[in-house]
Amino acid sequence: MNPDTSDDGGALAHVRAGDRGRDTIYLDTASNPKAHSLYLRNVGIAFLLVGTASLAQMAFVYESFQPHLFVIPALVALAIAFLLARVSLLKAQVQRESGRFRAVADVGQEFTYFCALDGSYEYASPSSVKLTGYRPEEFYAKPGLMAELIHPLDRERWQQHVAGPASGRATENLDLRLIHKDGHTVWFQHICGPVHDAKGRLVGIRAANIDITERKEFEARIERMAYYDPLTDLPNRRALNGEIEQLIRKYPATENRFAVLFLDLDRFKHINDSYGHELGDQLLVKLAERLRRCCENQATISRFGGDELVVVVPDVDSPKTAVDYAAHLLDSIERPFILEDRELYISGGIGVTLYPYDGQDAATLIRNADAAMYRAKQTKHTRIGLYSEELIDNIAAFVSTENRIRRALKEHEFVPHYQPQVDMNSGRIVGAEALARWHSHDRGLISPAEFIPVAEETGLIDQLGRSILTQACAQILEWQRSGIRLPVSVNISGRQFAIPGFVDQVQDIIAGTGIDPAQLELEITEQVFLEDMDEATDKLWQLRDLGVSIAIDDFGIGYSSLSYLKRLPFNTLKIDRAFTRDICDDARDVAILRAILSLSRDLRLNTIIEGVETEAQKKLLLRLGCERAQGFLFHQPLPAAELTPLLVKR
Ligand SMILES: Nc1nc2c(ncn2[C@@H]2O[C@H](COP(=O)(O)O[C@H]3[C@@H](O)[C@H](n4cnc5c(=O)[nH]c(N)nc54)O[C@@H]3COP(=O)(O)O)[C@@H](O)[C@H]2O)c(=O)[nH]1
Repeated sequence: MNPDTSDDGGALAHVRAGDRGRDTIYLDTASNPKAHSLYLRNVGIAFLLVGTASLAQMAFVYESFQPHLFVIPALVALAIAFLLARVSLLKAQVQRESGRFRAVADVGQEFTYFCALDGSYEYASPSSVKLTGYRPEEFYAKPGLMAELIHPLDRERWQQHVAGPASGRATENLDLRLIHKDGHTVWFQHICGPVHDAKGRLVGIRAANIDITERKEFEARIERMAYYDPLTDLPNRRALNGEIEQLIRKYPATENRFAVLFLDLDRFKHINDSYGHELGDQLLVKLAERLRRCCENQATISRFGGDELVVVVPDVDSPKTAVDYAAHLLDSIERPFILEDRELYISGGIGVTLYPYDGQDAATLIRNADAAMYRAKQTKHTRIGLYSEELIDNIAAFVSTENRIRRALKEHEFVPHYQPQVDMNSGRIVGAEALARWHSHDRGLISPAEFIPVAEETGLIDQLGRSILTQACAQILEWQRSGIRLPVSVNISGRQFAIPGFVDQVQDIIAGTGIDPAQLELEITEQVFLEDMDEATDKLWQLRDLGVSIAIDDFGIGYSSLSYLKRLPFNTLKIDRAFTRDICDDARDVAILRAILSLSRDLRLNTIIEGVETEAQKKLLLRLGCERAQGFLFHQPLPAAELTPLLVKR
């Protein structure tokens, strides 16, 4: 080896071939006389014979010759050895601790992980597989995997938790659901907290996730047991109270909004005694299933006691609706049940209460429904009892009227009477309004006020209205044939007008009777166009195209805007009798009438006023410029046979 010189800090060392062919390193003794270094290259040992050699000098020797051994002063060697030993001790300790941590975390039942701030997992315990179905490597490969596994229903809460103010700063504890790799739902408790470095900077999040599915299922079972009947799986009495109180909070106590039906089975004890309690239980289960199907999510059924069930029906608009619902339930339970090859029959009674009339709270509504059921069974021997007697009477009357109308329609007991309309200047009859009358075989003449509302509610108005229209057209024809031309107006109810084939119906009647359509006027109220203005406008134009006239009836007492007078094809405006009644005493009525008459004139409509009963009214109306009128002062509604002679005399 050739002698070499380094210039690091002056010539630090000289290397030359030493005795016995070995290289020797000498440190520059001129700059550092005490320093001697010997490098035995062939054995790879360097002797640094110095007492005060600097670290730079030692580093030079090490880097240049990479010796296996330094010979250095004992004190320095001791210090270095001490430092090296300390470092190695600390390293071993860290490794030991990290190993222990892993050893503990790896065997823990909970899935623990450490997640860096960028979402990457720096540690995921093997329990990830049990909780999520995913291996730790899958977590390492996919930052943020945990967020993807969270159940859709809990995702919002998870996002709030991750982004929330507490995130990364405090320890949090949440119960959440995740979707396991195999698709099933797992409930887990997520406990997480921040991890900081030695300088207090946040470096990541540590989390432990514990499977709590069993606990949650247990809690759900306990909850179900508290609110559901274990035999039928129907809500129990406690749940029923909650349901009713909830409905009371939902509906303000202003209208009839929901019904409580208390159902008690007849002689159920007899079934238990004859066939045994087990079969009795099976029957109750079947009954619950049947009622559930029957209610089709419209109502809630609860098991109140042994053989007592309570059904809560929301959105009940009338007592009749509640009674119909009760009848429907009873019909359904009276169909036979097949159990263990036996055909079993049951029946029952239902008591009905209506909120808010029959009680303001759950307990009262149920108690009164129970009382109504008991009273119906004991004293009236009927299947259904309403708590309020007044409602019972109303319903009974309603149902009886409905049945009688049906019969009367078949027996042609409805006929039109005709109330003449006169020109008040001359007293001449210029038209007539056809008004339905019921000539009942057993009750004599019945007023429309009694049957029209029932016919409207039951939909029978369509048939009834068609019958009156047909008879009125037949009468027009009869008068036509005897040389009498008299325009006749016929009332058309909103419901009748709304049926899809109404215009065709009118056309058929006109064609069938062969009348001049100009002789027919249809009176409608604003009710017909409040719901669907466009459809009503269409129909009214179709009717006008048939050649019939249209009158707007009861004008002035509705709520709609006056703009319909411009949009709809009316011929006649019929002022309601409410304005005639007090016209002589109330200047405000005069003012309103004057305005209506002027409006009607300007819109080129015919005007007729109803309800004229006195001469004074007649005079005042004539002064206001109203000529055509209808009222008891002139004529009552008359049968055609009584009106015809008056027409002949005109
Ligand atoms: N959809 C149908 N509705 C009809 C039909 N027939 C009648 N009705 C409607 O029934 C309501 C009661 O009618 P009615 O008892 O016949 O009363 C009419 C007249 O008798 C009464 N009137 C007439 N003049 C006077 C009077 O001077 N004083 C007074 N107190 N009452 C009087 O007004 C009723 C006519 O009203 P209107 O129809 O508004 O012109 C009634 O609403 C009828 O519309 C039918 O076939 N179909």
